[in-house]
Amino acid sequence: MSNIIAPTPQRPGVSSVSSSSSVQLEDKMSNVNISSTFTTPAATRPPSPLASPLPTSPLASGKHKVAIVGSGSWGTALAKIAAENIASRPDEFESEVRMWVREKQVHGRNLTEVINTTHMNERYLPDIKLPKNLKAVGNLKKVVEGASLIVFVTPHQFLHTVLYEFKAPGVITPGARAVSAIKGVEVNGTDISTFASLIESKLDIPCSALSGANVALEVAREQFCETTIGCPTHDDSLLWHAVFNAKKFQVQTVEDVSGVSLAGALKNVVALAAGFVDGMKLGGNTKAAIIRIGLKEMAAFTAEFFPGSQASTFTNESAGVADLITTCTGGRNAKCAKDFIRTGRPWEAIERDLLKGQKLQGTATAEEVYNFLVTRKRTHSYPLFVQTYKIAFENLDPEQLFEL
Ligand SMILES: NC(=O)C1=CN([C@@H]2O[C@H](COP(=O)(O)OP(=O)(O)OC[C@H]3O[C@@H](n4cnc5c(N)ncnc54)[C@H](O)[C@@H]3O)[C@@H](O)[C@H]2O)C=CC1
Ligand SMILES: O=C(CO)COP(=O)(O)O
Repeated sequence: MSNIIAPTPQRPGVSSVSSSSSVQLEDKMSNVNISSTFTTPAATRPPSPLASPLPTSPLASGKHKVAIVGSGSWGTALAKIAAENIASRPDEFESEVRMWVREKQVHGRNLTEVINTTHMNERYLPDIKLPKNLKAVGNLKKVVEGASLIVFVTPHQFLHTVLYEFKAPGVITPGARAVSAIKGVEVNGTDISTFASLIESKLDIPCSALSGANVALEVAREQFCETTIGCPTHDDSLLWHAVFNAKKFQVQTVEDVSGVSLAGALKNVVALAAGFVDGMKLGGNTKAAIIRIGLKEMAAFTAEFFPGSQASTFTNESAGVADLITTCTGGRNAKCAKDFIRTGRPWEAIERDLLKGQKLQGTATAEEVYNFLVTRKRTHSYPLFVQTYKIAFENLDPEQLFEL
């Protein structure tokens, strides 16, 4: 069952040394009691979202207009769901959904033209039919022009370039809202923040976070799954639920933007460790142990550096344990990490050969998280994150993964 939870205000998704240096935790990971360090989730659930009218649109038409910034495998899969949902609600949404496509040549034609004529994204999500009200657009500013709901779904390393384009006054509609489906974190020395909070601060609009056990191709093939959307307000949760909830893509909303964001980012580091296990030809017991230890470090890290987050996001929601399982068993990060152990090739070569234009997210996140822990002098509490980084980047013997 999909659901909406009435959110209450929470701390923004930023942790800086100035805001939390008073909490000089000396505990070892094993001593962290996750359930007691997180806040308790809201106990009440409001009536079914279907019974609630949508919050008013800031557009003159009185309808909402959705834009998708990103058209990789996940961007295209999310655009498909949004465009299908919107087509069935013509009184509340403008029917055309624009999707930003970074222009590429496919068989001598522009990718935008291929998508708009064949209604398929041959480059990143081949063989999946897309709805006709989904329009590929090459100009970034044109995509968000007049949009009231903006979905950010680029690989995380490209977000800054995109946000820079949106800085000019008048590009983003006043009163618009955003959601980030990007998995990663932003680290700046002793500061760490979520991409939702980065989008919020750069564009001055509220930003939710969408994350879950959602391998793009399976979602696009309409295999049943769930996702979690962390929202700053109840109005945001009503709108994003309306945009994305579908019979085969069940949306749960929670009042935990930071927890959802961190779960999505950190599971990519654990997925590398799981791939190392595969590369070493070890079995299910070992993989399960890595998943358990990884989940514990993910939750402890979030509790320590994003103290307004909720433990239940990790234990009860798709963004937590479910995403960790799917990524560690069938994801791109685990696949590339397995190849890394087997071949010893550089990450760039592995990404190029195995992902064919798609982007690896876990290696950059492992590096960012490690550097952050070093500057905060907290490496000793997160041994799995640290050993994973050192195997990936410092030639540490993979057997050291188990020296935790
Ligand atoms: N693919 C999946 O199964 C899932 C991905 N995600 C997350 O969604 C985000 C986007 O991932 P995908 O859609 O899979 O992307 P992808 O891995 O398929 O990457 C291809 C995308 O990157 C863009 N790109 C390549 N070079 C670029 C550049 N220099 N500047 C700007 N854009 C560039 C391409 O135009 C294309 O849109 C990531 O953070 C990922 O972790 C989340 C859930 C599932
Ligand atoms: O986030 C994902 C599934 O939820 C996809 O993970 P990968 O990037 O490892 O394929």
